[in-house]
Amino acid sequence: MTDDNSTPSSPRLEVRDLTVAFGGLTAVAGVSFDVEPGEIVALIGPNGAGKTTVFNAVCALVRRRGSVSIDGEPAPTRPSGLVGHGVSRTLQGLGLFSGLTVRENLLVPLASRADREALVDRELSRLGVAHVAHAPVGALPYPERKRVALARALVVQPRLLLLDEPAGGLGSEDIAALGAVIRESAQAGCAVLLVEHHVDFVMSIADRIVVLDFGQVIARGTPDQVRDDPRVEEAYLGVKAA
Ligand SMILES: Nc1ncnc2c1ncn2[C@@H]1O[C@H](COP(=O)(O)OP(=O)(O)OP(=O)(O)O)[C@@H](O)[C@H]1O
Repeated sequence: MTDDNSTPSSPRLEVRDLTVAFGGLTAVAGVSFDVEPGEIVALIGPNGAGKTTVFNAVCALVRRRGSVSIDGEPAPTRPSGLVGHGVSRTLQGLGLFSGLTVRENLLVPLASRADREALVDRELSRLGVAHVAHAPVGALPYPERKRVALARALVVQPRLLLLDEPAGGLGSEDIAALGAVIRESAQAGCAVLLVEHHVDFVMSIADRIVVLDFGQVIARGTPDQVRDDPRVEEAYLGVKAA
């Protein structure tokens, strides 16, 4: 309770006791974490640790137990409800319409908003893809398609941004450029949850890191705290740290 008796504000994303089972396999077991407005939280862990399953459960792409809340309200249980809660996401498969142009892809989530052309222009230039605005997405090289996918997620000005492997398949220049845009969005108040294999990128961008192994949280903290945690070394290297 605060001194003035006001209600403490809820985290932008609150995940409590999240559990996901595929048949007899419990892929995620009792995972809890928060993401606050303006914060970048990364989920890391070795292959098969459950990162993508947590991400998919938050996005309502798989059945979940436990609770997921956005600004204190229960999160939608269908992916189509995410937009109404101010949530945008990018997926590993990007999910762009390859036959549509870059510009058309960004217009899709904006429907009939009056300011849609200006919002698209802003995002195209912020992500450095204005010069390919009229090219079909399918004709673009992978790094540019990734920029378009991030632009499309950001064009709706989300309050919560969920990113699955934003650095995957990119070179250092593209990673730095996308990292700067993600950081800028967080500084503007967006809460960011990302799942990422690229540990150096995570260490450079995340405010806090949640480490998973075998579907459970084994460590959490700032990049420095996580880097020095022997349980993390053990999970990644498969050996007991000295
Ligand atoms: N649709 C599914 N059906 C059955 N098992 C699944 C399914 N999706 C994931 N799993 C299993 O759940 C566990 C966690 O997988 P998940 O993909 O979430 O891990 P991850 O940490 O994202 O791995 P990676 O880093 O390799 O992408 C693994 O044992 C995986 O085989």
